Formats: sequence, C-alpha cells, structure tokens
Amino acid sequence: MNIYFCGSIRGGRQDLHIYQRIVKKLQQYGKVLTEHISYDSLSEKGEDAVLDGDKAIHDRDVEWLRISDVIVAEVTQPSLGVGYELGRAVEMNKRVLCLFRPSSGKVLSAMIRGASTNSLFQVQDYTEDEVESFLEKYFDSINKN
Ligand SMILES: O=c1[nH]c(=O)n([C@H]2C[C@H](O)[C@@H](COP(=O)(O)O)O2)cc1CO
Repeated sequence: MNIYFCGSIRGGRQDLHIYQRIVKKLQQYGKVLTEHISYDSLSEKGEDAVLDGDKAIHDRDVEWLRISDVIVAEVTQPSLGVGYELGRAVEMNKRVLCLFRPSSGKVLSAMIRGASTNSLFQVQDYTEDEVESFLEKYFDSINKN
C-alpha cells in the first residue's frame, strides 16, 4: 500500500515529534512516500533548493498523491501545502484521513472539517497519546473494506 503523509514544512515545524510517531506507525501498513516530512534535518526552509526546486517538489508530490492508496494528514499546524495537497486528493477521489488536536487551542479550517462528508474523507480529533491507536483503528477498518 502506498501511503502519502502530509505535514507542515514551511508552515512551521512545531509538530515534528508527532509527525515522527505517525510516520513510524504508518510504516507498519505500507510504504510512506513522504517519509522526508518526519526528518529532523528538514527545516522550515523545505527541501534543499536546487534549480527549479519548488517546481520539482510540487510535480513529484502531485505524482506521489496520484499513486497513493491512502493520504494521512496531520492538520493541527496550518500549512498551505497540506491544504493544497488535500484539495488535490479530494479531486482525485482518494481516501483521506485528517488528524487534528483540539488541545492545541486552534480551530480547524472549515474547508478541511467541512469537507468530511463521507467515509472517503474523514477528520479525526485526537490527543497526542492516542495517535497510534487511532491509526490502528483506521487501517483495520479500511483493510476490512
Ligand atoms: O520542501 C517541501 N517538500 C514537500 O514535500 N512539501 C510538501 C509535503 C508537505 O505535506 C507539504 C508542506 O507544505 P508547506 O511547506 O506549505 O507547509 O508540502 C513541501 C515543501 C516545502 O514547501
């Protein structure tokens, strides 16, 4: 199974430790195409700028979305890139799980919470200690279907 994990990079790296837990857990279920989002070495600047760097990142990531079976996004730290990826994923009719921590004091965008109209696009509120168990439940349920 190809899994696309979305997490904030230029939107801020505050939640990196949670991304690392999520990616580690997701790797039990399939290949995480975007493992780099969990790297300590990846700063708020983004991946190393090469000639045409941002275009290459965008085109690679859209292709990875296209070949993904499931998209899991940690959406607590707002990120333009994550929002864009989720919009593209909806257009591609992909299965999406968004994870949000209300304990952050933030209020999730209506364009994400409001997109949760069917089982294909789910938004799950969680607390940090529950993250692995929510992922287990989610993957158990999709593996049954
Ligand atoms: O260097 C990068 N590499 C990369 O894969 N992305 C993708 C994956 C992330 O889920 C998302 C983060 O977007 P942003 O940088 O706007 O927070 O965009 C984004 C950047 C930098 O914007």
